[in-house]
Amino acid sequence: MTRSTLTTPPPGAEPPKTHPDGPSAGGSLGSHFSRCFGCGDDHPTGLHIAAVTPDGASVEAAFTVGESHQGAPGLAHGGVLASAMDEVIGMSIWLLRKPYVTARLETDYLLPVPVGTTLHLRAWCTGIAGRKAYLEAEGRVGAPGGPVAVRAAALFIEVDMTHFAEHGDLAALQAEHQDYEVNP
Ligand SMILES: CCCCCCCCCCCC(=O)SCCNC(=O)CCNC(=O)[C@H](O)C(C)(C)COP(=O)(O)OP(=O)(O)OC[C@H]1O[C@@H](n2cnc3c(N)ncnc32)[C@H](O)[C@@H]1OP(=O)(O)O
Repeated sequence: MTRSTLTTPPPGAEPPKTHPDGPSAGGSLGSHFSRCFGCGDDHPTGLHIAAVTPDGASVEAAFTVGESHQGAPGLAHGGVLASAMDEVIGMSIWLLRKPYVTARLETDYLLPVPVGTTLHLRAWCTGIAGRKAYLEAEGRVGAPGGPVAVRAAALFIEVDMTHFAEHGDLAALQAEHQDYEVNP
């Protein structure tokens, strides 16, 4: 992975501690928002990524490139592949049950990915330092042990839920996250 210092954990960064309310090993993660481009069931042309965690700390998912994901004819759009990386990385940090957003996402494209290809995705956290989480992901062609087509490294920043309420759609947030209160 060609990765900058901005996505490399600094000395002393701690590995994340799993959250007691997170899914246990083998559990499904579910979608955080039904209209999310990455994981929402109700998004008409989204990626519909559904992930499991093999160990409570990392995530695995499969994503099949469709007609609506093309850039060059017959090939996946690079931005769509970056979205898939962003989504599984976001899912892996949501295992900690704290809200984070992407601050920086670095992507290496190693192989072209034709429409119809199933990419086997994996994401994991390499360290936490204060509000900063350092994460990596990869997408392998055809099987979990297949050749790597895309790799990513990311810096995510912890926010609080008011980030989504103030900058996003408060009603939609409250409809799908009933435990969210404006004035807790
Ligand atoms: C609803 C369901 C819930 C769950 C919701 C789950 C959703 C998951 C969806 C997938 C993830 C996404 O796509 S999220 C969508 C895409 N991302 C975004 O929209 C984020 C837009 N950016 C922002 O809102 C902001 O810039 C933040 C929150 C990232 C940072 O702002 P801030 O809170 O004011 O913090 P700030 O002081 O600027 O930065 C804190 C530290 O991080 C460093 N830092 C900040 N940005 C960067 C950067 N790009 N590259 C390097 N370093 C950076 C700073 O230097 C600083 O380091 P130091 O001085 O402390 O050393």
